[in-house]
Amino acid sequence: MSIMLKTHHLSHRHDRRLCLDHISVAFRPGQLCVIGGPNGSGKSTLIRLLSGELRPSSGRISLDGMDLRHWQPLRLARRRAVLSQQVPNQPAWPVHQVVALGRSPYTDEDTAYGQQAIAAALDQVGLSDQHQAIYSRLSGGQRARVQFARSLCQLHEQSTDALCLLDEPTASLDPRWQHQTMQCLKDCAARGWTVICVLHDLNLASRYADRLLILHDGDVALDGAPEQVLDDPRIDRIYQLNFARLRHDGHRYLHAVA
Ligand SMILES: Nc1ncnc2c1ncn2[C@@H]1O[C@H](COP(=O)(O)OP(=O)(O)OP(=O)(O)O)[C@@H](O)[C@H]1O
Repeated sequence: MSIMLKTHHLSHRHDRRLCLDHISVAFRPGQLCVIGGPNGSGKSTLIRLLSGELRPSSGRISLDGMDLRHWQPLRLARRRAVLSQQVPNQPAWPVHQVVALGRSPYTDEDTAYGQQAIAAALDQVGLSDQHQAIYSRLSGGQRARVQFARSLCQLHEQSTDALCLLDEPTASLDPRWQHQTMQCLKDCAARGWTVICVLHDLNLASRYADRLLILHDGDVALDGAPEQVLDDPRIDRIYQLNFARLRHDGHRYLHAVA
């Protein structure tokens, strides 16, 4: 399968402090790649660089072989969606209007497809019956689901080469919606999309990811199939925890024991 998104010796400094150090990784279409790692290891910085929100201090990122900086913004917005870590405090709009922000790169909000995309995204996050509810009055987890719906409807359902970048999409969700969200991302990857998702929950990663990449001190410490990564004793050192390793239903699960 061809490589779509690639970093080339990517480094980034925040206020002169090196946060990512010469990272060269390639992300394949059709894969759900989870990025893990301790707090401050550079995960959000990497997502923000991959989205084009931040410019690398050195090195570059290519999408379909072309430097990300050279992508025309509207073309990029139709190709990739980003869900950032901070859930925005949008004004007192109805939920469907917040989700419709995902259709901004298009001119079809009022067309049948635009309306259908918004309705399908709301259905995907279980909020169809709340489409008229006022966003600012929803709970934190419900708002996170609305934002997930917004990013889903930004990408055409029939697309086979979309790119989806998500920073901790499950952080405020209850267990059911954590699993629903990960299953939805897995389904997106099955359509050929490149899905890159930051998660702290290694067990969710184990259950759903095709690939697990662990950042540590701004570097790629481990990268591979989830089971292979989770079985690596370096995981315990990176998180400074002792993990018991369990197996259930063909997946590896970690349980912190000290
Ligand atoms: N806007 C900023 N200005 C200065 N330093 C920053 C900024 N954003 C991040 N950093 C620093 O860069 C490093 C990496 O931060 P980043 O947010 O990428 O980590 P992370 O792995 O996503 O962490 P977390 O798991 O806590 O979300 C940290 O040391 C952080 O203090």
